[in-house]
Order: sequence, then C-alpha cells, then structure tokens
Amino acid sequence: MAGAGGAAARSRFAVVGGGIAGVTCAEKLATEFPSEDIFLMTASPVIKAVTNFKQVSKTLEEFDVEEQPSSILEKRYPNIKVIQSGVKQLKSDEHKIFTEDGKEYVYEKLCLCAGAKPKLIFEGNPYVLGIRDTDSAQAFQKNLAQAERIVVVGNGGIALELVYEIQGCEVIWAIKDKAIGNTFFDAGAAEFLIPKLTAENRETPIECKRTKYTVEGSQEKERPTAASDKLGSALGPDWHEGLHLKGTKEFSHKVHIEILCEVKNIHLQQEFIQLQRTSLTFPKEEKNVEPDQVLWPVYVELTNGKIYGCDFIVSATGVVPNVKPFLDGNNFAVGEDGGLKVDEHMHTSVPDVYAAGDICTAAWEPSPVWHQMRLWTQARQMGWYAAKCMAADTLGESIEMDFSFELFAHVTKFFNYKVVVLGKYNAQGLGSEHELMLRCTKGQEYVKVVMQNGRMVGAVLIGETDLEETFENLILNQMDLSAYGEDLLNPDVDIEDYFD
Ligand SMILES: Cc1cc2nc3c(=O)[nH]c(=O)nc-3n(C[C@H](O)[C@H](O)[C@H](O)COP(=O)(O)OP(=O)(O)OC[C@H]3O[C@@H](n4cnc5c(N)ncnc54)[C@H](O)[C@@H]3O)c2cc1C
Ligand SMILES: NC(=O)C1=CN([C@@H]2O[C@H](COP(=O)(O)OP(=O)(O)OC[C@H]3O[C@@H](n4cnc5c(N)ncnc54)[C@H](O)[C@@H]3O)[C@@H](O)[C@H]2O)C=CC1
Repeated sequence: MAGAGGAAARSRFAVVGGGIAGVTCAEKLATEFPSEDIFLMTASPVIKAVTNFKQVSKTLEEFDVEEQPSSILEKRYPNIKVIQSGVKQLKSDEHKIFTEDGKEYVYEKLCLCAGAKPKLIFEGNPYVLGIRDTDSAQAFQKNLAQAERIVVVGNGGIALELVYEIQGCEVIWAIKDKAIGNTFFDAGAAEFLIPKLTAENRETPIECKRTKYTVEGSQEKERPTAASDKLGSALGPDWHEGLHLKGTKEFSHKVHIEILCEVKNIHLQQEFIQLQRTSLTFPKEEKNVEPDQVLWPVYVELTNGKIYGCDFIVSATGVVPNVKPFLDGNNFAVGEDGGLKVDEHMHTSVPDVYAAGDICTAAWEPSPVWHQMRLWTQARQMGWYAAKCMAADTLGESIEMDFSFELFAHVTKFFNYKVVVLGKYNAQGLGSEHELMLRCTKGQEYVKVVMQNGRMVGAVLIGETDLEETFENLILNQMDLSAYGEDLLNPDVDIEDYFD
C-alpha cells in the first residue's frame, strides 16, 4: 500500500473514523461498489459495529453497538481496507490524506466521521474528567473506586445516567437549570423522575450479559488517573452496565442536587486552605458538609456561593466536534457548535468532502419536526445516507432526503424507565405558539404531547406506554386532532384502535 515517501495509495472512496457513522458509511459504500476498495482510516484500534438492528416503527430504531477488531469488518466486507492510523492532515485541494504513520492516500470522495470529544469545564485540570470512550470510562471507574464524594456537572444524557448508576459514593450534582435532565425533559417529567433517584431501595440493575468494560480498581488514593489522549469511538448502549460504578462507601445511593448554578472555580486543597486564611471575600466555611472538617483533594466553588470538597469532578457538559488539528488549513464552513456544516446531501462546503455523525452540523432546512442531536441513531442514519449521497453523486443520479430525517425519534432508558422522545418534544423553537397535554401515573408513566394548531408536533413518553407508534403517525401525518380534545390522552379511550 502507501509507503512513506513512496507512491500514495488511491481509492475512489475514503472514510475517516471507526465509530458508528464511519463504519456504517464504509459498509454502505462497500455494498454499493463491490468492486471498489473503500479505505476506512481510524485512530482507534477497534471499530464500532451496529448489530441486532431493529426498526421499531417508521422512524424509531434500536440496535446494539459492538466494539470489534477491524479484521471482523474486513472479513464481512472484503473490499473495506481498514487503515489503523490517525489522520494527521487533510489537503482537500489535492484530494490527499496524510496519516500519523507517515503514509499518504488519494481519494475521489471522502466522508469525515471523526466524531466529537467531551467539552470539558476547566479543561486541563487533572481533577476534571470527561467520559467518551472505553479508555475514559475505565479511567472514571478506577477513580470512582477510590472516591467518597464526586461532583457531577451537566444536565444531559451522561449526567442523568451517572447520578442514577453510581453507588457507594456521594454525588453532588450541579446543574444550570431549575430541573433535572434539561436536554430530554421539562420540569414535569423531571418531577416524575426525581422519586426514582432518591428512592432508598432501587431495583437491582439488570445484569449485562456481555461484559464490556471492566478494570481492577486500585486501593491507593492519588491524583485522578486521566484517560489516554487517544481518540476512541463514543461508547455504546448500556455502556455502564459492565462497569462496576462503585465508590468506597457502604451506602447505596446518595445524590444531592444543586440547581441554577455553574462552577465558578476549582481549588486544589492547598490553595483552598490558603484562600480561607488570606482572602477576605472567600467563604470561610465549606458549606453543606459535615462539620468534621474533612480535607478533600479538591474544592468546587459554585456560582451560588456554595463550596463542595470532593475527590474529583465529572464534566458531563456536552461535546465538541473533532475538527482540530487535522482539518486545519482547509476551508470548511463550521456551525456555531463547531461542527462541519453539511447540506441536504451530507456534503460539506469543500468539494468532494462529505461528513456524518457527531462531527457534522446539519445545515439544511430541516423538516419542522426534526432536529439534530448527537446520538448514535443519528450517527448511523447520517453515515448510511452520506454513503448513498456519495454513490448518487458518483453515478450522476439524483437522491431524495432520507425518510429518517422527517421526524426526530429517539428511544432510550433513564432511571430504568423506557424513554421515547418524538419531534419537538420540548416545544423546541415553538415559542408560545403551542399547548401541552399531560397524563401521569406516579411511578408508572408520564405522557406529554406538544400540540400546535390542533396538530401533534412532539411527545415525551416515559414508561411502557405503547403509544410511540400511534403518536409517531399522528406527528408525521399532521392530522387535525382538535375534535378529540383531552380524549387524546384519556386512558379509557383506546387511541391505537382509533387512529390505526
Ligand atoms: C457515555 C456516552 C453515552 C452515550 N449514550 C448514548 C445513548 O444512550 N444513546 C444515543 O443515541 N447516543 C448516546 N451517546 C452518543 C453516541 O455515542 C454518539 O453520538 C455516536 O456514537 C457518535 O458516533 P460517531 O461515529 O459520529 O463518532 P465516534 O463514535 O466518536 O467515532 C469517531 C471515530 O473517529 C476516529 N477519529 C477521530 N479523530 C480521528 C483522526 N484524526 N484520524 C482518524 N480517526 C479519527 C475515532 O478513533 C473514532 O473511531 C453516548 C455517548 C457517550 C460518550
Ligand atoms: N441515553 C442517551 O440518549 C444518551 C445520550 N448521550 C449523548 O452523548 C453526548 C454527550 O453527553 P453529555 O455530555 O451529557 O451532553 P449533553 O449535550 O446531553 O448535555 C450537556 C449538558 O451540559 C450542560 N452544560 C453545558 N455547558 C455547561 C457548563 N459550562 N456548566 C454546566 N453545565 C453545562 C448543558 O446544559 C446540558 O445539560 C451527547 O451528544 C448526548 O446526547 C449521552 C448519554 C446518554
């Protein structure tokens, strides 16, 4: 193949990234062009493959994500050539890729699927950890095994999962918002979920059949172990189930929530003691903590004036697309969130370069009930559709937007409840032009629909509601439901029979 200083290897199609988006894209290209070699360049030694894919309804899908050695992918698709080396530089004007191992590759069409990395608060502070891939999850588990108290910052998917799963360690959960889980829920749903978080006796988590990520916990308390700076792929479903997320204490769960605050500062122990002695304005006491004056390795100062000592901090504060430094020097249009802007054909602003998954920012005019969220369902759909678009452009064919972008649909699990979110489930972008309808049975189900001009535009379904398919249809067909009024959520009306 390509040698340092030797002739560059050539392929019609190249894909960068061995996560869900990249692997799905390479697989689809390999199927569309069985006689072409597809280069898949990836910085991680393993790739992520989608297995047990199940189309639950028109737009809802469920699947497992498996970490596999790249040889398995090459066996399944003999025309995929995995190049296990990070991309150091892209020279898009020459259609060339330079890898860390000193080789170069020439492509005709390229799809960038390099994912994203955690957007950390106080980046560089050794006491602040992020969770993204197997390495960082293992580093987290190792540190937790020695911890008595940690501070979790952020209010999205990772924070929701962590605060529920962690045992034997006190968790101070600091959120900017009034209610928990702001990326998925409104205050009503948060209220429904809170008892599950604070319950004394939780259900035992279901044992995970596949052991996924385990490490031995060290007993010595020291500075947090950081994950390596290798860029791995994002974790898959149920990533925490194989991990023993347990601290040093005997109690089961202990979560304290601090709302409407951010982290103002982080002080190391010595600095904290010094500040207490010398600064007139610095709080003299660590508040809300037992008066035994435990000394913690690190102290978190919140914008609400409170200070908490802890062993380390988890920053679950979103992601930033991986565009640096390997894309420097190319003229990519970038969205506000730092992602590569792509049009309705997943094409970036640079000729012959497409992008999919967490690295990209959907810059097309979306369907009124779809929006981008960096999720593995969207990574799979985008990777698949990008390959279709690359194929269509190569063959001079036209292509229509894939149906999966018609409606935002996500199924997941929080606090052991099934959670389905559809369309504008939090009335995103609707202003005051909408109405909400609710149905809630404590400890069992929470159903919220968002209505606009008599039509359903979004829904949150928590628990086993069995309503997802009917509501998906109602949002897609935009039927005028004004005549049904409150009956829409009446548990005595069999709504599925009504509309199916
Ligand atoms: C802890 C956690 C839990 C999550 N839970 C859920 C969930 O329950 N449901 C859900 O839908 N989503 C979840 N997500 C989000 C989901 O995992 C991601 O949106 C999705 O996996 C992104 O896939 P991707 O292929 O775009 O990127 P990634 O999986 O990040 O893959 C990027 C790939 O690019 C490679 N790469 C990066 N830079 C280079 C380079 N310079 N050269 C070569 N290769 C490079 C990396 O090695 C990697 O293989 C979770 C994420 C995390 C971190
Ligand atoms: N079950 C699921 O669907 C899950 C999905 N994910 C996905 O993985 C990715 C990473 O997850 P998260 O880090 O949880 O990101 P996220 O985007 O879900 O949430 C980020 C949270 O951090 C908050 N935040 C941002 N900056 C902050 C700051 N400076 N101080 C305090 N709070 C701040 C935001 O308000 C938001 O609540 C996301 O794309 C997420 O959608 C992760 C876990 C589970």
